[in-house]
Amino acid sequence: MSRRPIIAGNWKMHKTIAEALALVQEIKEAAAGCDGVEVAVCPPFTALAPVVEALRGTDIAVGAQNVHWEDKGAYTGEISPVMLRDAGCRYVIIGHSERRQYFGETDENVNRKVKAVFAQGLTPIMCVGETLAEREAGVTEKVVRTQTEAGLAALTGEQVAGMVIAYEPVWAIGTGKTASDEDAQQVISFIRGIVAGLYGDSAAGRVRIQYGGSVKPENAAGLMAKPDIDGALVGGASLEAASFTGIIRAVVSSE
Ligand SMILES: O=C[C@H](O)COP(=O)(O)O
Repeated sequence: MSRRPIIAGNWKMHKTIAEALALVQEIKEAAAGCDGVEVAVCPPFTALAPVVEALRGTDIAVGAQNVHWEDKGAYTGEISPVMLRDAGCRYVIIGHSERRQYFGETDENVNRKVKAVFAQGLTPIMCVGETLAEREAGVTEKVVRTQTEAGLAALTGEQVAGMVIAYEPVWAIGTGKTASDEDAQQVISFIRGIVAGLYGDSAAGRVRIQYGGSVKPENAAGLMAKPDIDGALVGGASLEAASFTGIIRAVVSSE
């Protein structure tokens, strides 16, 4: 089953609107012709609509970094799936470890958000991954299974097949430490097995599962050459056009 890799840049809390527009202009030029992979950028909320406008007519998709599960209501400071669709988003990152760690994101809320995003025709990028303490305690698979099963609860097989899961070991995020190609492949293959158990082989064969955690141009090709790794969720290296497009080109050439 061939799956088109997706390289998504998670800009986190970086970039003013002017900086965002300058970055996407450079990405647009440098990524032209990289048809073998899907490219997405996930700016902060304030830059979403201008970035969507700047990328109109290109194949580069835009995603948000978080969402509320209700379509509207008295939830001060929150942004709904309806608003993200209105702004022109295609993807929404849900359950990033920074949201779990700093903002109390729970598996239950991740699942609510995944369902709410699907209800608006958007595609979730659902993040799972273990901390260093959990890896050292030998419970990586247990943690990843719990997060994956809870996040995917009560979906349809077609929904799961169409979504993106990002495996991000927390200890590799922003630390410069990358999981080895083999370790990343092993956990991602394990996640695909969980999907197969829940939703069958067809969904498991189609769902795209990214790796995230200190991905750079130098390590992207090795990771992406692994059979179950379908792209990358890139943090720090997505903030500069040269490194982000370097990753895209490395992945295209490894296909
Ligand atoms: O969402 C992206 C990840 O948190 C990875 O961030 P990083 O590439 O800076 O390690």
